[in-house]
Amino acid sequence: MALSAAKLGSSRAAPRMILLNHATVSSIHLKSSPSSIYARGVGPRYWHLSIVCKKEAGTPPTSSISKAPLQKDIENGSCLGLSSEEYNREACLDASEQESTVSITVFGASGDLAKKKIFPALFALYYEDCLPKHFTIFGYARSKMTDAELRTMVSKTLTCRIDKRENCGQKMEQFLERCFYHSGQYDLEESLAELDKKLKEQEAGRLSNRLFYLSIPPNIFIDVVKSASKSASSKNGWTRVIVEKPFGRDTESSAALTRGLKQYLEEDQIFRIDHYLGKELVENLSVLRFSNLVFEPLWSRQYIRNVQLTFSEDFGTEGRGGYFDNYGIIRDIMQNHLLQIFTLFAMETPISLDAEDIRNEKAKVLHSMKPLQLEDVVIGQYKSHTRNGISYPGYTDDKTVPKNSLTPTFAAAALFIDNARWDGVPFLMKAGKALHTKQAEIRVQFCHVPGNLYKRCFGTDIDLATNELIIRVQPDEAIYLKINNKLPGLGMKLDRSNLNLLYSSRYSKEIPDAYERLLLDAIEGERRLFIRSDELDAAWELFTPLLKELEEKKIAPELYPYGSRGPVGAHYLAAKYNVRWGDVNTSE
Ligand SMILES: NC(=O)C1=CN([C@@H]2O[C@H](COP(=O)(O)OP(=O)(O)OC[C@H]3O[C@@H](n4cnc5c(N)ncnc54)[C@H](OP(=O)(O)O)[C@@H]3O)[C@@H](O)[C@H]2O)C=CC1
Ligand SMILES: O=C1O[C@H](COP(=O)(O)O)[C@@H](O)[C@H](O)[C@H]1O
Repeated sequence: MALSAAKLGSSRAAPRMILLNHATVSSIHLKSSPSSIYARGVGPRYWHLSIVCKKEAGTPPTSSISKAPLQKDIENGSCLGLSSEEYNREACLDASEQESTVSITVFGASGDLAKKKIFPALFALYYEDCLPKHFTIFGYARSKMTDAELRTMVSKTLTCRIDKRENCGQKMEQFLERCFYHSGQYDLEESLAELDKKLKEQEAGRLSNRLFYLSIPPNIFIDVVKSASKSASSKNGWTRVIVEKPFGRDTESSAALTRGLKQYLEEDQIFRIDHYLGKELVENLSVLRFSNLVFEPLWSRQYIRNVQLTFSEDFGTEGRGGYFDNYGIIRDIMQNHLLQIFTLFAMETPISLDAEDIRNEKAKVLHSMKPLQLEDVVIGQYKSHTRNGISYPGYTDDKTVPKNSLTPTFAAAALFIDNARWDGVPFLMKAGKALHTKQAEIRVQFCHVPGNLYKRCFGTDIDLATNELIIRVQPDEAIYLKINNKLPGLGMKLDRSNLNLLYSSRYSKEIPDAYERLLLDAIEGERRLFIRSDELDAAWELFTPLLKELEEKKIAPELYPYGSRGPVGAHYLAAKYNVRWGDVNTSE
């Protein structure tokens, strides 16, 4: 077993391996069921691995026991990744008495994302008993703050689940006691060394696993990783880094970021987050498709006319105009969130649910894409609008946005996959800010029924009679299938009805926030929902030529009023491929 001990976790450059074979190991015992990704919350959450080694020079101790959150963690780091010398010295000499600890450091703790998503998600995990027994949370930023001030700040962001309020106040107190703050510079090794000291105090000699969350602007990602690798990485456990988007703004800048990160990290230490992959209905997409016989056979050009992936927000870039103007909606939503859903939707059946098998299939989809043509894209920008006496600002009314900005706040695109399954099927994407509604959904329009016996009962518009499967990612999570049904009575009138799985009616459990799932996965070393560097490269290769062309040709976005349905150009684009946007009537 060759084990990639973290580059970050090691003060030495030499690869660290330990050969486990019949000559060195007399027996291996794996006790207790793990919290598999499909069994969260229903059993013990720890593997207990015992390796009884033969007593020979240079081999690990006779009996060593290691605990780790998941088998993957054992494989990916902790004590088994050490050379036999380190193995004895650092981790496993008396590992039977050693417990592991996880320290989570949030860089940019004073910022918006940390407050809005990261701390609340960590609390929710704590509340659900999903965090390891020994854990510590450190907020890190330049702002001056005491532990008590951080706790006050965090406490304002915490909420209890609607369905679980028992002991919530007490749990909050307990959680906050595990939160600390360190003020420091992002690029100073000394600051990170001070953090390291504080982390060690909390770790109290236990096997230390460290998760760093980069909730900071991307221009300082590398600084932090560099300083952390030198001064604050774990010496005997794993070290992982969650990286927030944007991962660059085109092929070149993304590659440069990846190169920078890989100077200090192995790919398997980098957790590139796309929080849409953590959304319940996106996670369910593969379950729906691969565990129900009725869907997978239909999942191809033979039965599917088109697929629509839509994202809309009913508010503008309020407060984030400065960031947004450098990116625009294609980079902000399409190149990542919608494209990730798209690859999950279109991929072939993976060999297994293993992260690499899934990510291999997703990457293949991206490599099979037809180049995206400018004529298959429509862009828009919202303008001010007054409704019911209330006036809504236009995008360029934001003081942080240049008055002559051409940055799109809306885009629609037609994409095609050049493979046997999807040849000729238009995948339409649409994303926009300041539209009439907040919604994200996947809509599958199936082919017309050949020689339909009932065609006379539909009138002339046969599109209205075709089946549609809708996966509503948010809000009001639902999966529904539009079918034709006979209206009860003596006549023969058909009615289009929904077979409707509305989550709030079917399940009483509150749906966890995407960040909860993703943070837990990162702690457990589960990479399935994180983006691998080759996926990222392929995603940028698809969009970079288009983005460059839009910028070089200074294509002006079509203006649309704040709160409207977006530019009409999106309808012409769909019509070019005989498609009608299914979300036009929101009740549908
Ligand atoms: N907010 C959101 O909804 C989303 C954010 N993201 C991404 O997550 C990351 C964090 O987002 P968000 O919290 O909104 O970011 P912020 O702009 O709020 O920055 C986070 C913290 O980083 C520090 N910081 C800000 N600018 C600089 C700078 N120029 N140099 C050094 N430090 C700086 C500040 O802390 P201090 O001054 O105390 O050090 C700030 O509190 C970003 O990469 C963002 O793109 C992704 C998706 C959604
Ligand atoms: O990544 C981003 O996502 C949010 C939308 O996320 P949601 O979970 O609230 O749907 C978007 O507002 C933001 O512009 C973008 O950067």
